[in-house]
Amino acid sequence: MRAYWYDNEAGDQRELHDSGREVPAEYLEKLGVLYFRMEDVAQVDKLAADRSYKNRDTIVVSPESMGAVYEEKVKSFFNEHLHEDEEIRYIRDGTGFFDVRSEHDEWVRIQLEKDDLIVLPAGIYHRFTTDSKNYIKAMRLFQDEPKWTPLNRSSEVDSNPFRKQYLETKSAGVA
Ligand SMILES: CSCCC(=O)/C(O)=C/O
Ligand SMILES: [Fe+2]
Repeated sequence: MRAYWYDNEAGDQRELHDSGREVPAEYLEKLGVLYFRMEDVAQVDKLAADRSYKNRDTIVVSPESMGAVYEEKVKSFFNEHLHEDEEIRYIRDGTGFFDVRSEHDEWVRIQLEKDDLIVLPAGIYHRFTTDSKNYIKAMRLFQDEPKWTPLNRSSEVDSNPFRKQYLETKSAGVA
């Protein structure tokens, strides 16, 4: 894992967009974003049990696995959105980026590779993209039924109770 400030330059979302300014894991924690290196699936099993996650699946995001809809799917993952649940992703192969909004609404880019596990809190605005290698395989963990419900950013979603709760816990320094 490496985290850095996104450079906001024009260009394909899959490029690095590396400003060269690093973001420490402690800052991610302040945003409520947790990161773990897990070389053993037993560690993932424990995290899942501790947080009452019952289900999981594996997604491969690549032109080979998705065919004609790949580009469309990658664009859809890159729409800024939030979820009403935590998002846990455990990278099993390949590489990609999760971008999360900072407290001042700047993008922090989180570069992930095999054995990286990330937990995004409910209510944080974020987006995902593959990188220029166009391949990532990730385990998705779900507390209940596997579902992916993104709420794209809008003034209505800004007032979503999970968004409000996230902002409250973050400003109280407990996110
Ligand atoms: C690498 S998992 C695919 C992207 C995804 O599941 C997600 O939730 C993006 O926000
Ligand atoms: Fe998401």
